[in-house]
Amino acid sequence: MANLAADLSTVLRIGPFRRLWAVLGLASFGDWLGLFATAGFAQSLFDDPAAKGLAFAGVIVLRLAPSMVFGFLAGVLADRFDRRITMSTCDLLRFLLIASTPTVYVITHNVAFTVIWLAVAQVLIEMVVLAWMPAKEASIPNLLPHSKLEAANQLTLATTYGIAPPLAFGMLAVLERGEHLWSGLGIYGEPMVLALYIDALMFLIAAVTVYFFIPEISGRDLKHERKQQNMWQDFTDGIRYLRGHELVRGLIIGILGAFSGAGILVGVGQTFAIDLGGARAAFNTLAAILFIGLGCGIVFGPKLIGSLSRPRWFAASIMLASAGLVIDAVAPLLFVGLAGSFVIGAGAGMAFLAGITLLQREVDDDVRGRMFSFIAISARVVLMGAMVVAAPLAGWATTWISYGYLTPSRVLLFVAALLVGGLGLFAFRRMDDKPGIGLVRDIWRSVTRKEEAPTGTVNAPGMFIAFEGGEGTGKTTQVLKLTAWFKARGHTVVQTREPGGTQLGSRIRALILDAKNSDAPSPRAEALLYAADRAHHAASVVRPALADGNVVISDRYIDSSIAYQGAGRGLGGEEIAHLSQWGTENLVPDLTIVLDLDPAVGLARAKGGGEGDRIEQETLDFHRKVRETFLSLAKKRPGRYLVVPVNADPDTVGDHIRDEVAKRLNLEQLNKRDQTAWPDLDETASRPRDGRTEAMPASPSGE
Ligand SMILES: Nc1ncnc2c1ncn2[C@@H]1O[C@H](COP(=O)(O)OP(=O)(O)OP(=O)(O)O)[C@@H](O)[C@H]1O
Ligand SMILES: Cc1cn([C@H]2C[C@H](O)[C@@H](COP(=O)(O)O)O2)c(=O)[nH]c1=O
Repeated sequence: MANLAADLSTVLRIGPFRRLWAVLGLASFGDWLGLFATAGFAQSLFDDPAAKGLAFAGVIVLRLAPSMVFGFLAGVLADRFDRRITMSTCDLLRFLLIASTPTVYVITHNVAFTVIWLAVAQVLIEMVVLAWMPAKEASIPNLLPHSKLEAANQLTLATTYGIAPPLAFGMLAVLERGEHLWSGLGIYGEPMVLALYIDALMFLIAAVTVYFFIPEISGRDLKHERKQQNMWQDFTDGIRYLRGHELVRGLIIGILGAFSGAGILVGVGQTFAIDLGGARAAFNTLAAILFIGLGCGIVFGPKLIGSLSRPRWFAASIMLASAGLVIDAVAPLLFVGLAGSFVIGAGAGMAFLAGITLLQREVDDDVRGRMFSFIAISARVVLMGAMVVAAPLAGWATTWISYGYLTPSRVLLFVAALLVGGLGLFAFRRMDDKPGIGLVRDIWRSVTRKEEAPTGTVNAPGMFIAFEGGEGTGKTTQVLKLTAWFKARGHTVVQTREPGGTQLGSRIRALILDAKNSDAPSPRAEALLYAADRAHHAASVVRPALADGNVVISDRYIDSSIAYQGAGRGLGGEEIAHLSQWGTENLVPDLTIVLDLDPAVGLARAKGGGEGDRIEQETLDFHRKVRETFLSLAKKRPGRYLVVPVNADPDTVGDHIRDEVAKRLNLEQLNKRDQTAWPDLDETASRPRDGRTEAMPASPSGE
């Protein structure tokens, strides 16, 4: 929680983002208030209950239609203009359109005319929103460092789906309950009329703020930013990408599954509230709890699931939403129904956040805007579509079919649970990045912060230990000591290192570290070279050794890249981690031992009076960031890390490491050389494997 608070306060300290976030808050509040106030206003124009129901559904259908027709194209359109002008113009248009609806009624008092204008205005508003949304999504990355995007996502999603809807419901409730207080305003004081004027005002404020106070949104050079191709080609490019990318398809189907479940719940909410013995107030509470759950899922989800892989988190969240629907379907009492709604909201919120984060990582930059536009629009379509189908169906069936406890809304909720659960399973099958490891067990270990199940070793009898730390902290010294200890216990040990644990890796090492290389790699090239070394090392040395039941001890692994390239070079820890996770197919050590020492002392030891290699020549500040990153990685997963302060001689440090290793790892499960059941182990271990050798130089200088 402290990390989240720190990340949020960092992003909110960035002025332009803070102002944009305030605008998004106003716009989201206005969106929700507008939707329900317009639907309420349309209903208030009629007395007949059937006409009221149709008016509600009609408003939603009218807001849905343009998305279906123009949705995907709007992403292309919004990419072509100055985003600040697009956003402020759209907000100004929304102000005019929303304010016009009650004004027409106030001036004409003609219901037929008002209904026609309301219908036209709904379509126009939705078209405006379609252009506004991708412009907003595309602006956010330009206002923030990329490493802060996830925190920014949490903040904007929590605001849009967790905070704005309950506030809008609350505002409507206050306006309705306090009707007598504003009755002095005459027709302007009617709750829905007043709500629409307040809503319009939100968009006027948003338009002024974006235009005058966030000029940074305009900060891009359109000429250089886009490929020179026509809009139709942009559009077909987006479709082609979508069709050819299985993971993105899995993600989209999962996200839409979660939204369809939420839509059905809101749609049947009114009749379901009556089934539970409540009425309109109970419906409002169910809906508010659903959105509160959504907000909680987005805000607290990452903390709750810890290290669970994002694809697994995504699929599991959808299945959680499905479980919430089952709870609602069988709920005997209102409070059980409320609990079910909270679970649905939390599942949908976590799925949404995990899905967006995965999309940001997986979708290529040049089509990302169109993908987001497509998802945002289809989520709206599915959410509103499910509401529109479920609401009249539940109402209609209730008047004709009644089997006591088994009401139509319960049956519909059950159908929704099956649909959402099925789609969650579909997404899981497509995206699972840890085949062979039980999902429930994996979730349990992550949630309880038990030692993470490492993908690479879980089906292998071996054990993988990585040493990490800054320069000269004594890693090589301790690798040798631990290797000797394991060998003395009768285990077969593969001692290796990064970079340079293979023949190919030795060449990569020379390319990267040579301080005299006049053509030194750029930061991104450097990150890719380390990742390439690691991918080859994992596939050709570590995995086979683990599969043979050996102990693998590596001098550096993934954390070095996160610390040196992610933090030191400022390339962003997440992207760097993802690169290596992909390269190693998520091979995670059983234990990472971090040796911690003041970088000034370590550098002096490593250089030993010489100039040091290219990375050792970096500034002290660079090496301080590296040290901090190792410590913070260890702090996040105490079960899988051992931090050892290097404040004693090598033997004392070695004894401490040995004791901790014996305590933390189940060494009894390991094979021993003298076990006749594994007759080939010795031979396998001593066979030279792609350049990996136990006679690795004791220190880089031995290269
Ligand atoms: N606990 C210790 N106290 C003092 N000196 C140490 C200690 N451990 C190692 N050394 C010395 O520090 C120097 C660097 O040690 P070593 O090569 O093991 O570190 P390293 O972390 O592998 O270095 P590099 O980051 O360059 O790979 C060596 O001269 C070694 O003898
Ligand atoms: C694996 C890895 C290493 N580095 C850096 C860290 C060191 O400066 C050298 C490796 O040499 P060592 O002294 O033998 O440990 O490379 C890095 O920047 N990123 C990495 O992923």
